[in-house]
Amino acid sequence: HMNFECSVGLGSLDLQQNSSSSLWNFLKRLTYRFILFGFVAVSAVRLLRIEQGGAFADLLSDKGRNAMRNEMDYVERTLGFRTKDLEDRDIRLVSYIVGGAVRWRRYLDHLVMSLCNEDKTFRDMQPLLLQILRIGIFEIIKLGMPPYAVVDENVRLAKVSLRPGAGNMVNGILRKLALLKEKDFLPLPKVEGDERAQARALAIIHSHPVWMVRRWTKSLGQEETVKLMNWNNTDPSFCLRVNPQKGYTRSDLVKMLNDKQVPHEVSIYLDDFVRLSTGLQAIIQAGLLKEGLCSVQDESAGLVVAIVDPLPGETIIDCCAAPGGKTLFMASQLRSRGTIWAVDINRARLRVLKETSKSQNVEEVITTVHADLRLFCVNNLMKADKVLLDAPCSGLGVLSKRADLRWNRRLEDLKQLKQLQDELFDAASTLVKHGGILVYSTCSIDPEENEERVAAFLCRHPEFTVDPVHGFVPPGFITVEGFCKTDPVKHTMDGSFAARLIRCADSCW
Ligand SMILES: C[S@@+](CC[C@H](N)C(=O)[O-])C[C@H]1O[C@@H](n2cnc3c(N)ncnc32)[C@H](O)[C@@H]1O
Repeated sequence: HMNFECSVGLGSLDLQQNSSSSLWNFLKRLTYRFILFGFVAVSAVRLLRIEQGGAFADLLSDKGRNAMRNEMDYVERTLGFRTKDLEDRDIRLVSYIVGGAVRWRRYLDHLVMSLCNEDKTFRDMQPLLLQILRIGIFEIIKLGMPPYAVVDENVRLAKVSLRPGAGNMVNGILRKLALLKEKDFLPLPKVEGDERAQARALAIIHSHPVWMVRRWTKSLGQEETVKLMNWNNTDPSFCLRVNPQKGYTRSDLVKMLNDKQVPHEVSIYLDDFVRLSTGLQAIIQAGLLKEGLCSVQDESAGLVVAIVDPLPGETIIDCCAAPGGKTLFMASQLRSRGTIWAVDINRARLRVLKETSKSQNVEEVITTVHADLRLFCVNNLMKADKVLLDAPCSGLGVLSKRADLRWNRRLEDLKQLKQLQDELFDAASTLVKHGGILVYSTCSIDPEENEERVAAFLCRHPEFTVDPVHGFVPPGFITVEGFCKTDPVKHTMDGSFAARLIRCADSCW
């Protein structure tokens, strides 16, 4: 049956040359609806959308089916034909291929460029053709898929969605690549020459921006930088946090994971957390997230909450709260007693927080405030026991989870972010009562966004001192200055930073 569909598809390719375009389009739509390159076509269109600034939406989310329908409409509008609907397994493959092709973009483009006969061919390449090649190379090199199948599928897609010549080009490049891979002779640069040349080579081999490689090499050394890039390129793993406010315990979750045969490990750092490397789909389908029994939350975020140490009855201000990961965890620890003011400038993300707080049964202790923290502080006389500033940052600690982030960050962004972080830090400090606690955190591993921001803050605010985080988190995370730092390579979790500061109890400050 499948061969028949393929051969119908291939047969109709020949028609293209001899028929009028409307007849061709009609036949194309009729025929290609059924042929097999659904997931490559969907992946290619998704990659185009991402590059044009479209959402990096996850088809595996709860709204997966709706998202899939929209996705198929995009495919039809972009390619001029509709592919067959995808099964759940295909959807997972699309997400995997798209994530991989985004993450490995620099590496893949280097190979495409090296295998083109002229530089100009690469420079002038149609965007869709480039995506088809990136996907093909990713499948052959990184997924180890059989080259003949990849060549067949990607050539057909290029022919039908572009033109026969494009198919020939895909054929030539992918075949050459497969041959070079077999001989272990891929055209990759050697790590040699001066510091800049080495960084350029490493940036291609490990698919990162050159500025990141140079920055990390300076602070961490080359060996650690390579380890970090390898981590960023691994498939992300996830953690689930159970929600005791719904009466759901870690043992309940572990039992459910065992029943569904989802491989997992309980967190050795945090009581309510369980680590998963795969199987998130089963959790979504079982409705655990929707019903508020669990949330997806990295242990690094959980450690920040452990440092805030929310206690029942306290007033806490979460200054940059949305979409609410830490607010909701803190709220569950208040055991229905106390208040969290969840402030954020982003209304849509705050709405998500509010909705989730209902499903997690913690809404009674949360009040959302839509405001720029800097203005909120000017007009507000409120003082809290504890204030969390989970500052907007570069996200350099979460590159394994956010495949596209490395390409969206520029060195110049760090400068702007630093200024914003300082302003928010100053604003947040005005909300802390005498003797109260201010926690500054980021999901960055960059000292300029972390230790340096705290040092600068302490110079401006002698009324605050460092309250070392001993006793709040395990010793392996604590720096000599008493801050908490998670290291993706060492701790196999997202990179993050948190400092706990205490405001002098003396009211003369
Ligand atoms: C790192 S995210 C916070 C993540 C959140 N704490 C969590 O655990 O889910 C930073 C947040 O800061 C917010 N933000 C940025 N500038 C802000 C400002 N001037 N005032 C208030 N919130 C701001 C962003 O909208 C974003 O939601």
